[in-house]
Amino acid sequence: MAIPFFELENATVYRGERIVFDRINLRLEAGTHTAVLGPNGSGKSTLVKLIFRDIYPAALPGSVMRTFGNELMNAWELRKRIGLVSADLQHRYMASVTGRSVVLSGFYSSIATGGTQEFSDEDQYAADRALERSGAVSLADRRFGTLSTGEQRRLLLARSMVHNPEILLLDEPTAGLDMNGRFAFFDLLDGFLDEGKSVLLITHHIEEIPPGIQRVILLKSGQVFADGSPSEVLKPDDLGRLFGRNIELIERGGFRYAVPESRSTPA
Ligand SMILES: Nc1ncnc2c1ncn2[C@@H]1O[C@H](COP(=O)(O)OP(=O)(O)OP(=O)(O)O)[C@@H](O)[C@H]1O
Repeated sequence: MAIPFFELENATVYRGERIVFDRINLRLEAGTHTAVLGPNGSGKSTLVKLIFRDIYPAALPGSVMRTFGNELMNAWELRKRIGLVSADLQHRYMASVTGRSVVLSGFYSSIATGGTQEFSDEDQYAADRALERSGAVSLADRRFGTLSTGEQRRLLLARSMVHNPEILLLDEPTAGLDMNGRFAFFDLLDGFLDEGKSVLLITHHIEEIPPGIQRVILLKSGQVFADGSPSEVLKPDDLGRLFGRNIELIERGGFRYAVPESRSTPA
């Protein structure tokens, strides 16, 4: 049986006064590339925060959260094992840091380099390789604050892979990327999938779920609305109910595109 890297059992999660997850059960397994798809407010960011132990479920009887099999886990240890790309992370970097520092900071799961941090030749080589793979070599000496959103995102992708984590958690990774950036990202993702890394992709967009994804979880109002293979789950009826409108799906090259039902067939 595949090993779960994250489990929630009967977990109730509050954000402020609001219950976001109400006795939810969820297992995310290493070795299965998974996408979590849901509309605004469905609980995706809350899930990411739980995985990174920025927040915890309410301490209720029978409520359990485990990461890599542990109920307790040092957050820094955990961050070494999961590479993250997210807009939140992007906003936390200072404008003055260089692209190379952003990538190297991945070794310490920090948002800055300096202090007692040391980088071996091997680390520098890994940073070069990650910069190459994410098409960001020319950004290595640029200041983060002078880069476009898409350029910053490329550096975060390099950062997420530099320390060779087991899991890549990609939270809306293509937000702000132009078409070339998105296509380059899909190529990169194919590489991750082939290398045996486990990818957890969080998205609002059906068309961002690449063919290599094996499991799709639909989240709706803090509940698992559907869970299965892409062909089981990504169906017009279920997606229509998830997003609250009728849609049609167009499939091409392993990707699926949603179009409003009335627009899919010309009159
Ligand atoms: N700090 C907070 N205090 C109160 N409610 C919150 C807080 N953060 C989130 N929520 C609520 O929790 C629910 C889930 O929010 P979450 O950010 O996890 O959704 P999401 O699926 O990531 O949405 P989006 O796609 O818009 O980013 C929403 O109803 C939101 O209003």
